Amino acid sequence: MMLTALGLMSGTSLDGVDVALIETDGRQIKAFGPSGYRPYTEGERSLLRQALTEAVHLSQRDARPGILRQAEQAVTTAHAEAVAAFTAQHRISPQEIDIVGFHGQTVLHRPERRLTVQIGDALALAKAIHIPVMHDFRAADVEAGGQGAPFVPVYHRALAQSLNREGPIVVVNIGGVSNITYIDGLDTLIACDTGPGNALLDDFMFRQMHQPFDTAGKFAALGKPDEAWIAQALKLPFFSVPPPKSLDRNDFAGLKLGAVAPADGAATLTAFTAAAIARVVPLLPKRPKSWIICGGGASNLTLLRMLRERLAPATVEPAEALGWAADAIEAQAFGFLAARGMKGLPLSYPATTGVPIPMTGGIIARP
Ligand SMILES: Nc1ncnc2c1ncn2[C@@H]1O[C@H](COP(=O)(O)OP(=O)(O)OP(=O)(O)O)[C@@H](O)[C@H]1O
Ligand SMILES: CC(=O)N[C@H]1[C@@H]2OC[C@@H](O2)[C@@H](O)[C@@H]1O[C@H](C)C(=O)O
Repeated sequence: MMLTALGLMSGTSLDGVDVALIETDGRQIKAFGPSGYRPYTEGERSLLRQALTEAVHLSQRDARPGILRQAEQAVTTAHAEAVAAFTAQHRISPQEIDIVGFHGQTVLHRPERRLTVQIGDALALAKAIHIPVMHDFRAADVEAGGQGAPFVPVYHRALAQSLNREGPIVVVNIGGVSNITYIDGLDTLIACDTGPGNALLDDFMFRQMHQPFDTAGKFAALGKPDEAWIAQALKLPFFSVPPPKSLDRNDFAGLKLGAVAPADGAATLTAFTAAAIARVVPLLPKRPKSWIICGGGASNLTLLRMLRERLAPATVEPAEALGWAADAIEAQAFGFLAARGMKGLPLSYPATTGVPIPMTGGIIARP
């Protein structure tokens, strides 16, 4: 049975809520609907930044001490507003949507402690939008000993199937953190986080230039990467661990650049993201033939250039070039995952998250 699913994603970049409609049976994509975006206000962003700082002390995924309660309410309200604006703009009634896939906002990810925390009140959201809401996608995986991330690989596989292209293909999502899905034919699906995405660069741009990000990578294009710094950073144990593996947004926040010219700093952090993605190649079964880049990082032209340099002779294409809606892919993915969850299909596999057996997941909150 085909379902109309609305996916909602608030990623580690803390930039806003992505919304996308998709029609799917959880296996194939029948049709893409429209997509939308509701940016966080400056106030909401700073609240989320504080929530991330406080969340490091959490030991239970349901606890909301201190500012986390307020941050959770802000996340829920922003998502309810995002859905209301989206359905009004596209004249869609709640009855037309079978399920909402609500990722929430990750504030802490510590799979080694069997802990991953996404804030957002699914029941309050379901009541506000009058649609059943699936949430807590990562919980069952982490409880079973998996990494709890990445979860978009099953959706990347569905997208890649429509390409009819010779593998191996890698789909890269460059959000706050970067993650890859390696697809070779119908049977091979391998995934992991690779290292930083935009988060280190965004935080640097915020501190140094009072800008939320480096638009189109123009600032980094003015600088020169410090290759010795990058080589040193790549010696961290995470980079030599084979997939599956995952990261918390702030796992590399302790890396310091020292006193560098701002443009050189931006160039170094951009090149670090590219180098960390390329570092995964020797950990994969075969050399990928083509790389498809999605997520906000696909809009960073300096990052794309650096990826091409480091991944040659493989091809590197932004997802938009294939007609995929690069910025909506994660939201579509959580709509797709909600449809899979409704049908009890696996969301994660031993080779995508390290879970012992293929695992379904998600919990439904009804209005
Ligand atoms: N025009 C642009 N030029 C350069 N970078 C951009 C542009 N637009 C977005 N970005 C980058 O992409 C980021 C947002 O990416 P995206 O929305 O994929 O992240 P996310 O969904 O929060 O992350 P995650 O995949 O980690 O959950 C921004 O913070 C910024 O760094
Ligand atoms: C715990 C968590 O929220 N992880 C995110 C984060 O952002 C990118 C990367 O790290 C990925 O592992 C994951 O998001 C995507 C949507 C995923 O689960 O596939």
